[in-house]
Amino acid sequence: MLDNLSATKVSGGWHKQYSHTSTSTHCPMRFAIFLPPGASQTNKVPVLYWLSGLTCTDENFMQKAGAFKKAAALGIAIVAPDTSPRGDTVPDQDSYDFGQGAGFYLNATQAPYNTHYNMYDYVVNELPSLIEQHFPVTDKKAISGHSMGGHGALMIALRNPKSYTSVSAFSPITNPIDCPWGQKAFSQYLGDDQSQWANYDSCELMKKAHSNEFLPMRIDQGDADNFLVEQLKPDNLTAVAKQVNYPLTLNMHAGYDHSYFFISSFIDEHLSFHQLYLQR
Ligand SMILES: N[C@@H](CCC(=O)N[C@@H](CS)C(=O)NCC(=O)O)C(=O)O
Repeated sequence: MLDNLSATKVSGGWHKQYSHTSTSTHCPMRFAIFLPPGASQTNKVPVLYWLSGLTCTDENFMQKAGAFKKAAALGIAIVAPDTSPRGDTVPDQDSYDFGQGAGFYLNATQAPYNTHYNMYDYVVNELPSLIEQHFPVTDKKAISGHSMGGHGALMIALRNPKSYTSVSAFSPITNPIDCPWGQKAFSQYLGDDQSQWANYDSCELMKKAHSNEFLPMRIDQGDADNFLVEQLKPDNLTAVAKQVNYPLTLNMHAGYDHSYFFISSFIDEHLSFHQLYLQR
């Protein structure tokens, strides 16, 4: 059952927020959806799933990315889930990069996190089936995200290439097993056995990708991003892409930082990129 929390008209379409009890995360989850003008049961539209970064909720992208005008013009719905399970019963830590607001889009295997921190199942399975059941959308899906959400988008697309038509990311964590954010999260959510970590690492997954299942992949990265060198490491992923001939385009942008100012500057291009494949 979906509980409608808000409905706001924007760019001729509607921005709406919902809450529901998740069977994946065993707690109430909130998500936001933008429906472009004209979306209806007789005119279903494709969906771009957006995964946000550390500290975010369903609201950051919707309020700051400035995506509605272009999505309205192209006839694309956008769904933005929260970045983790939340609530008093959900284990948390007093840090911005682990626990609530930092689910890393994986299924935790370690207590006490394994009951609720199942964002992989939530994003890959539960949320799309809920969206397709309740809203005027087709089953055509693209996926994108920022930072931790960029990791989520790339990783989920690499693991489920048949489920998405294309994938993109802004400033993504490309190699979580080789950076402090990823190592902190994976060691606690997944435990010490690092062979398990590779299942959630885009560089490792791309090495094993089948060429007949390659997806169009676009990454945009600002060169004034404070996290670029220590955490994000896009060159690690482009090196693998070169090795295996993966169709990845990395666009570096002079002067841009890690914020939504950067995302809002290039979100139209990402929407147009996804449109090419969603409409086929
Ligand atoms: N300096 C930030 C680091 C976290 C951060 O930069 N979060 C990014 C994603 S990794 C974000 O989107 N923040 C929310 C926003 O800008 O609206 C903090 O300590 O909160």
